[in-house]
Amino acid sequence: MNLPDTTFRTPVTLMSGFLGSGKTTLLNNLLRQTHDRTLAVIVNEFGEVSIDGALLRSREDGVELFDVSGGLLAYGGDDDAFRCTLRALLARRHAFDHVLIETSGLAAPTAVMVALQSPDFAEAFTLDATLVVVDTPLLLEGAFDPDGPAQVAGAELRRSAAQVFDAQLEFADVAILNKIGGLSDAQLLQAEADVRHRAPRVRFLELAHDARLDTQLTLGLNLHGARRAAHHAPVSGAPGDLSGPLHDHTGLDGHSHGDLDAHVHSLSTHQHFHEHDPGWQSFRLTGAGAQDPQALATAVRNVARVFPVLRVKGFVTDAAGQQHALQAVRSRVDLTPAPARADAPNELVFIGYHVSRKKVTEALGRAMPGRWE
Ligand SMILES: Nc1nc2c(ncn2[C@@H]2O[C@H](COP(=O)(O)OP(=O)(O)OP(=O)(O)O)[C@@H](O)[C@H]2O)c(=O)[nH]1
Repeated sequence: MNLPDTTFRTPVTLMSGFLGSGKTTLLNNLLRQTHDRTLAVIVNEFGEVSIDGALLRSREDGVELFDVSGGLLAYGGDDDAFRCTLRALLARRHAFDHVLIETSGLAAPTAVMVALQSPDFAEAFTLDATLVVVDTPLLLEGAFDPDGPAQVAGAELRRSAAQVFDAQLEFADVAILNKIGGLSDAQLLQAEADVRHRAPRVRFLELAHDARLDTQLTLGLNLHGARRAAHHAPVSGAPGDLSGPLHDHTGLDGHSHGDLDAHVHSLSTHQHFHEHDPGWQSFRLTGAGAQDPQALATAVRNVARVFPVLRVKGFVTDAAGQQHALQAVRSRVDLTPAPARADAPNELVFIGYHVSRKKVTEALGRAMPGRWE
């Protein structure tokens, strides 16, 4: 008779990264490579509605999605939505090979790491690795420097963004430099030096071209202690020798290094980043009638230039009935065709720092013929 394996602990990969750094895009690309795995994916968004869930939901079989929107993962104590979701997973954990958690762009991974170590979950789950996705062009522009160049954003916003960014990096095992298309080797070296300077305990640095990374470099790393290895093969053959380079894309010096011991994170010796700066706010606006996506993209770009709005995402339908995903990271706006969602409203979620919903609504109202409110 086959008894259930009670010693196996399900690996959990945590993915964090500042607002708009590319977490969902990277996750989507990872999911496309993991057909041999059954994955549970927990997505947490800062806003009251989940846009990422809809972006991920187009995924194929073998993935079960748990959407935890509104708030920050694991910050709410024993009964928060994250722990409830993890308890639900616990009951069925043998149905999954791996758990992936995308935290909100304003959360540090520490709260989830602490929750995973709690007696409720420590026997069932093991942290595989904490990844942090970095918006490399923004890093190079100084967007995460507390005293960086003056932008639309004020000094307080810059300080708070830098604090969140550093808290995410501090506990990362793997930093993923994303959005690197068009950057020179010198810029990549600069970004690498910045990350190493800010977070000396990061173990590995990886370059993601268009938010793509091999699963070998992201899943099955087992960086936080032993677990029974034979239960499942590592995802797509994870590296056996972690003291060697994980990846060497370009010959740039130091995209990995082997001094693992120096990087073992001890949560108990670090201050947890539990305090959420209440200056960060989000709100959702809906628009009536068919939309002109290009005009809306221009309006959103102008809003992000004038107001302290760092992230906008949502869906709109044009006059021909085609749905579009609109995504803005600061004033860079992307429009992409989106799968139709029945009876879906035109909706945009705005995330900003001390941002006035009223002023943003008025600005959109002036720019767009239909009502946004
Ligand atoms: N050019 C470029 N754009 C990218 C890349 N990765 C992501 N993006 C774009 O950046 C925007 C934000 O990407 P997401 O994957 O939604 O970022 P996120 O980190 O999940 O965002 P939040 O969950 O809101 O914090 C989207 O418009 C993506 O298409 C990349 O490597 N290159």
